Amino acid sequence: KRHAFWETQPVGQFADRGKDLEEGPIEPPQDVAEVRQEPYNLPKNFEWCTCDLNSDETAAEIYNLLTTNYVEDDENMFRFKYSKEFLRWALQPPGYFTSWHIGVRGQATKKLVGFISGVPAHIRVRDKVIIMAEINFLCVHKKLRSKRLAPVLIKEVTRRVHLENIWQAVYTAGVVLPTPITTSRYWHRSLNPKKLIDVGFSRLGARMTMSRTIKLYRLPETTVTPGFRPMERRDVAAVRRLLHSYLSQFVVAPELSEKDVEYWLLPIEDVISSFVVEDPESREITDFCSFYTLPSSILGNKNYSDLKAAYSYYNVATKTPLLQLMNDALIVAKRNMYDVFNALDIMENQTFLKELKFGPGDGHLHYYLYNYRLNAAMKPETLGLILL
Ligand SMILES: COc1cccc(CC(=N)NC(=O)c2cccnc2OC2CCNCC2)c1
Repeated sequence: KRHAFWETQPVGQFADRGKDLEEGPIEPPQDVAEVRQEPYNLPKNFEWCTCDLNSDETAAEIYNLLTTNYVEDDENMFRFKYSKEFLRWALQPPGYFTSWHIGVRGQATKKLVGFISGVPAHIRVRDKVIIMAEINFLCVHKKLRSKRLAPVLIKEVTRRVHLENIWQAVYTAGVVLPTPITTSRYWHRSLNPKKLIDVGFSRLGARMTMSRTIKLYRLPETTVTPGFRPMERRDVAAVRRLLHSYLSQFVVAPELSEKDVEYWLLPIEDVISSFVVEDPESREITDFCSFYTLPSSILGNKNYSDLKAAYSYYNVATKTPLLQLMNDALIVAKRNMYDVFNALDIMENQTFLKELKFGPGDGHLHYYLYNYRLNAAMKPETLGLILL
């Protein structure tokens, strides 16, 4: 039975499409005292564990589980390879709960075989700001698939989110579940076309030679915008103002405090890269761009083991044309040996994707809300939220 689990959950149901139901929470909040106190039952010989990412050993166990068992592309040629430092950054934002970093171990072996995580975030939906859990990194070991472990992991993280008196969540998936609030398409900009073709990420265009392809994607060594430089702590207040104002145009977007901006956007090598444009005259911060670093394992190529990929994060252009700002981001990524620069067709990205020579990817990323009904699916350009 398709979606047997999701038809039991407070999410938009396919059967409800077209009905003019009230927009908002599907179930009312409960009294925290009424929330189930004990963890859900796991299959025999498995046990829950709460994962402390500050323990190097535990962080390494999560890194190893994801590196060998997490999301692959549709043709199983690549697998996300989040670094330990990235996982610590992604999972320990201001206000995080260690109890939302949930593992499953074999009782006998104590081997980590399953994981799911949540972090708290203030998300605005139209004119309402709601504290939600951002759910991510759901992973079941390849050898334990179809044991129905994923529904139990989802119910357990939901229970622990409820214990913190939080009743909504947001998550993404490459698969269609009941019911996407929007479906975005991903696009890729080649930076190292020779390697991308060698590993099968891209194909040589029709009537294209390799040398012509290398020339097509060539980028200058230096950025073109005067005042373009890495973001620093002293820029946090200005970047927060830029970002808060920019995101207010979207239907769904995060509400970021200065602490949030400091945490999510100050550069961390090989994790998050961010840049500001400081007007040389006025010294004002007029623009901002950022991308995060998410390599992938290349499965079964004799020459390469890893794909170095940059993922477009939040970008705000108020004086510099967005096209020029993003081209500077490509130039920096290329200079730092990234092989490819990825972006979703959300926010205003469609205004630069084709012109900057991004090509459409072969898949979609669907966005979901838990326990919050939106009446109609949104266009991806009205979405202002990036999940890692
Ligand atoms: C190239 O290596 C891959 C390894 C695994 C999966 C995919 C395809 C894919 N599923 N890509 C995306 O989901 C994607 C494409 C562009 C931008 N963000 C993305 O996903 C982000 C956001 C959701 N969590 C994963 C990272 C590619």
